[in-house]
Order: sequence, then C-alpha cells, then structure tokens
Amino acid sequence: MRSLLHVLNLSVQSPNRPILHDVSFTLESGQVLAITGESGSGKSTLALSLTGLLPPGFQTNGSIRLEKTELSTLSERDWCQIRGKRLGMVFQEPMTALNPTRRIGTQIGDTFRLHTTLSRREIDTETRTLMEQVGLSEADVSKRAYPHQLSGGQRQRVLLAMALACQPELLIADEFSTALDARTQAAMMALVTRRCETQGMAVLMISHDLGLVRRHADHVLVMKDGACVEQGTTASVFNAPRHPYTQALLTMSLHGAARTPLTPLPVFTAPL
Ligand SMILES: Nc1ncnc2c1ncn2[C@@H]1O[C@H](COP(=O)(O)OP(=O)(O)OP(=O)(O)O)[C@@H](O)[C@H]1O
Repeated sequence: MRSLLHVLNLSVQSPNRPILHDVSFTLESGQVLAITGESGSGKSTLALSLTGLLPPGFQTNGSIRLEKTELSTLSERDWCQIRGKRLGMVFQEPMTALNPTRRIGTQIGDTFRLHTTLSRREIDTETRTLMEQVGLSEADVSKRAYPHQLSGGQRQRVLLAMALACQPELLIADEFSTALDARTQAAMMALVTRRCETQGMAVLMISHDLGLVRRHADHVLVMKDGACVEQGTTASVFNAPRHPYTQALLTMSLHGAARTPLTPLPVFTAPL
C-alpha cells in the first residue's frame, strides 16, 4: 500500500475567524478514512480545502499533498486537471452539484470528455456501464432524464457515477449517503469499497453516522472546534477512545442520541 494523501498542519481562516487548526493526517491507497465530529466542527471545511473549493476570502496554511502534487498552492487551472480525474467528489446536496438544464447521461459523459480521449461511442458505453454499476438501470432511469426527474437517491447515484468515472485515486465523500435509505446506502458503500479493493482507490468519507463509520472505515479522525482531537484505526477509536469528546460521541451514539445534538436531520428530496 502506498501513502497517497498527506495533510500537514492544515489551518483555514475565514474572512472573520480561524476555522481549522493544525489538522494533520495521512491516507493510504485502498484505505477508507472517516472524518467525524459534531455539526460545525469543520468537517466540510476540511473537504472543501482538500478539493480547492473554499469560498473566496478563505486562507489556508500548511500542506496538502496528493502523492507528489502539492494541492494547497495549485492554480484553478491546475485544479481542473485534478478534480474529476485524480480526485472524485460527492457532496451532500446533489441538486446543487448537478446542472439542472443538462441530461444526466450528458453530465456523466462530460467527465469522460474532459479527462479522457475516449470516442463518442466509447463514452456512451462507459456511461451506460457506470449507470448500471451505481444501480441506475435503463429500465428505471433513462440517461436522457434531467436531474429534476430523479429522486434524491437517484441523483446521489448520478453524482457517484460522475465521481468514479475516471477511476480517481481519491474519493472525497461528504455525507453523501446520509439521505439515502439503508439499502441504497449499503449498495453504494459496497460499490465504493469494491473500488478500494480492486483499484486501490482511497476514500475520505465525512460522516456523523458512527454506525456507518464503524462498518466501512479503516481509520477514524475525530474533529472538534476545527481541530483533530483523536485519530487511529477504527477498532482502536471505537474500542478504546482516549479523548473525552470521542467517549461522549460514542456514548451518545450508543444511546441513539447522537443525531440530535450533533447534526440536523438530513433533508429528503421526494421523487418528482
Ligand atoms: N462560508 C463560510 N463563511 C464563514 N464561516 C463559515 C463558512 N462555512 C462554514 N463556516 C464556519 O466554519 C465552521 C465549520 O463549519 P463546517 O461546515 O465545516 O462544519 P461541519 O462539521 O461540516 O458541520 P456540518 O456537520 O453541520 O456540515 C462553522 O463554525 C461555520 O459557521
């Protein structure tokens, strides 16, 4: 296994105040790292820093290295070569990530058009295969459909297809399965895990769902107030949490109370 992502002393400052403080971790290829912590602890800010998508006016310090590429100083032009190709992303709200005016097949195909030299026919075949892999069979969803014709879960599947299209080295998934039903969530995670095993893809998943984290992550990093309070293998963090905050999170989760104080309930988008 090779070391893929190195984050060293990453700090992020919004125009008003510091948000992340000296966050450091590494992620190896083929491994799943879960970032967890309560609402407002900085998980999404971390995901945005790793994808070069922080809002204007935010400043970062420290290093984010994807193998030999330093990401923290990349120009927007260079980012376009990395996002969608070496780095796949799936975020929480599929409707904002998809273009409402373009058919879903076209949007999946765009990823191939942008990053590969595949012919039109090959892109068509790849798009169909990917749609099947994420559970969007032709019988249920046409690739000619528009995002608004899909349910929230189907839109998340489209986003996952786009993220996986170019076989990225790293997938960053921010609460992407939170709004999915248990069966769909399990199917999507199985697909992601298979990519880790067969292609060595690494996954940084952000989730407040400790059950999901325990089932799927190899390592866990716990965040509080923009800092990492604990990190380690999933077994060590769950079986012998050292930090009182981690202990409290696990206790709340055990008693089914985690969701209430940690994060608002997910918003479901009903099928149209
Ligand atoms: N665009 C922004 N401008 C200013 N502050 C922001 C912005 N986005 C996030 N923050 C602040 O940064 C802190 C961390 O927010 P972030 O969304 O990263 O937390 P989170 O752990 O992902 O929370 P959640 O689980 O609710 O998504 C919060 O205090 C938030 O108010």
